[in-house]
Amino acid sequence: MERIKTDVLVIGAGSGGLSVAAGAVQMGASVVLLEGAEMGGDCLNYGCVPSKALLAAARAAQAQRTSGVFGIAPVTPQVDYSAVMAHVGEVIARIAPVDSQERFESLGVRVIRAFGHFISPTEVQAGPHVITARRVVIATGSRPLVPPIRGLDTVDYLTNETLFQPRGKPAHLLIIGGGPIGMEMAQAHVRLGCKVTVIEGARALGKEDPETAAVVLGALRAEGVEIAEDAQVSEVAKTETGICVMTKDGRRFDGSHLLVAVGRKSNVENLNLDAAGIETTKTGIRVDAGLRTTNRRVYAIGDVAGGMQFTHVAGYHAGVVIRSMLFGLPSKAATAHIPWATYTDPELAQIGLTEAEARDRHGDRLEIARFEYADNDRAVAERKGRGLIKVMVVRGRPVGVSIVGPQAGEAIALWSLAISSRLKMSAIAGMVAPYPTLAEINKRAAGAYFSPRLFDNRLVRITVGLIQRWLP
Ligand SMILES: Cc1cc2nc3c(=O)[nH]c(=O)nc-3n(C[C@H](O)[C@H](O)[C@H](O)COP(=O)(O)OP(=O)(O)OC[C@H]3O[C@@H](n4cnc5c(N)ncnc54)[C@H](O)[C@@H]3O)c2cc1C
Ligand SMILES: NC(=O)c1ccc[n+]([C@@H]2O[C@H](COP(=O)([O-])OP(=O)(O)OC[C@H]3O[C@@H](n4cnc5c(N)ncnc54)[C@H](O)[C@@H]3O)[C@@H](O)[C@H]2O)c1
Repeated sequence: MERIKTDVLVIGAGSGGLSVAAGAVQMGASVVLLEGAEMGGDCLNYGCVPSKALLAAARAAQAQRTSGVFGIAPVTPQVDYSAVMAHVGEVIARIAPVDSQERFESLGVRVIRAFGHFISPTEVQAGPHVITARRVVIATGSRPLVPPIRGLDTVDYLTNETLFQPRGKPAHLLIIGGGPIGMEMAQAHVRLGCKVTVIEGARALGKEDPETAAVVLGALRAEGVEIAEDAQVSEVAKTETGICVMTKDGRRFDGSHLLVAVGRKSNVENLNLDAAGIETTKTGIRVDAGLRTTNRRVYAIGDVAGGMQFTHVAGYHAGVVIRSMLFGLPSKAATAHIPWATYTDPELAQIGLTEAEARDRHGDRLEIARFEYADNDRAVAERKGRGLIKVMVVRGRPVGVSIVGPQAGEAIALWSLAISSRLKMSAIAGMVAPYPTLAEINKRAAGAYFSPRLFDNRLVRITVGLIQRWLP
């Protein structure tokens, strides 16, 4: 048994844990990092990176199918599914060194490849090591939620942890769950030549603004994805040709493969949290506004903290706890300026309040500025003039933005700055975006906010008329 003392112990080497370890060690703290499985966690190995690599391959296939509009004869793409999966593997391998044990050891972090669990409020055991730390950060992430659906354990179903492994092309992929995983993977697979059916218990993309989500759902249906809504799955069974899924209201869907994408479960079970006096909630570890758990020396960040589950949130949490742990400064995790994006085509992006949430909270004080991609010259030139931006404005300041359209995920970043810096719409209207860019939609939305004030305003017209009479 080896005893180790350290300033900071990080449990989990995913997006959140790696950011804490890299930041803390480079600022002079001694850091021990535990990882029981793959360095890089979900995002690198089974999440963001492989899913976006697969979507990129699918986009290349779709470009071949849809080139006719540019005067280039369209062709049916010849998809080699195992070669596509090899591309996904190469992308992971290309990024992996950044998250590797070697890199973190070269920074001065002591990396231990074992699962850790608490044995007291101040000690964690990992393999043959017992680590005592001044501060502990739990960053153990989440795993796919597998619901207790009758018959599910009798079929070979896929989750995000197995979907990206090499295999032959699914002839007909059934997907339970119409959230971001379900919809991104539905579009990737339909473009790669699979039949795809999404079976969603409520509304597909139900956490998003309904107007912008409808644009994505329309696009996916037009590409051939079958999306069944209000279709709560009650049973799954093996058939002669594959798998069938039955819903509570008696619908039946047959396919060759099944992906389960119905949400996430926080990784708390293997930590022996009781030994450290750390409480949990329904969604993860209980934390206060500064991400401290019920044990004052222990923080929880990223997916395991049970809030927004995104890589950039885990990274942001890392900054919040570093400030508190290393400098003893007050530090709180805000959410109003956190954007997210779903990388379908068109992309869907959101920050702050949706239209319905803003209406609930601000009533008649809410104004909405809109602009359509159909009026953005770059989108028209690229033949991608589908989508819109809606900015929810209260007293001249944005409180939420919904965007659906090409590169919506890129466009939303500006609004994080606007909201975190409490910028007014006048600041967005005053910036200059190069022409012709998709990013111009942000400025044009701000322009749409001011247009009625400037162009349909009697007082402005009278003032301009008077000034023009007096000017030499
Ligand atoms: C298919 C898919 C696509 C996604 N796409 C995006 C996207 O495009 N953009 C985005 O922002 N987010 C995306 N996400 C979400 C993103 O992957 C997560 O929010 C992010 O990985 C969370 O980081 P984390 O550090 O909290 O946890 P993780 O990355 O899950 O890391 C946790 C690590 O802790 C380890 N661990 C667990 N228990 C222990 C223990 N007791 N001891 C030691 N180690 C332990 C695990 O092995 C794991 O490596 C996607 C997720 C999925 C599933
Ligand atoms: N682009 C991104 O940033 C991105 C991409 C993928 C995943 N993620 C992260 O991963 C998380 C998990 O994604 P997800 O899509 O698995 O979860 P989700 O919770 O967002 O969506 C799951 C969907 O499954 C449905 N569902 C649940 N049980 C069902 C049943 N029995 N039958 C039919 N439908 C059922 C729900 O109604 C819901 O719409 C996301 O919330 C997000 O944080 C992010």
